[in-house]
Amino acid sequence: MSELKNEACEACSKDSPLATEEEKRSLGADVPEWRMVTRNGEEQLERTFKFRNFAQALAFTNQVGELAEQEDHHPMLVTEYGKVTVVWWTHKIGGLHRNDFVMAARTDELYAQQ
Ligand SMILES: C[C@H](O)[C@H](O)[C@H]1CNC2=NC(N)=NC(=O)C2=N1
Repeated sequence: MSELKNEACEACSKDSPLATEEEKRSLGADVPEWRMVTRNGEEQLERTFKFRNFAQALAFTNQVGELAEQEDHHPMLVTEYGKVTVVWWTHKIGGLHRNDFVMAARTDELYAQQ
């Protein structure tokens, strides 16, 4: 099984399928720190990362932003003193795609390198 953190986003369109229940269970196991939430009827992956201060939180925010630009797949980012909340979902299909689990794993990898 390939490791999610080593994967890139695959091209997806508005016709791409949402992750199935089995995929969410299996892929979710690879990113156990993330919780699945539903907002406006759309399933999302969310995790809050902790830092010593705002400067570190902002630096991490920018790292995630650069990753998002590289992959053309963008999160919601809430940056506060000492923490950053990252939320991944696929806007064009209104829910979770494999790409969101890949990006969650890639986000974990960025945090592990702090
Ligand atoms: C035109 C551009 O490629 C698309 O709008 C991309 C941009 N980033 C995106 N990010 C996310 N999370 N979901 C999308 O559907 C999406 N679509």
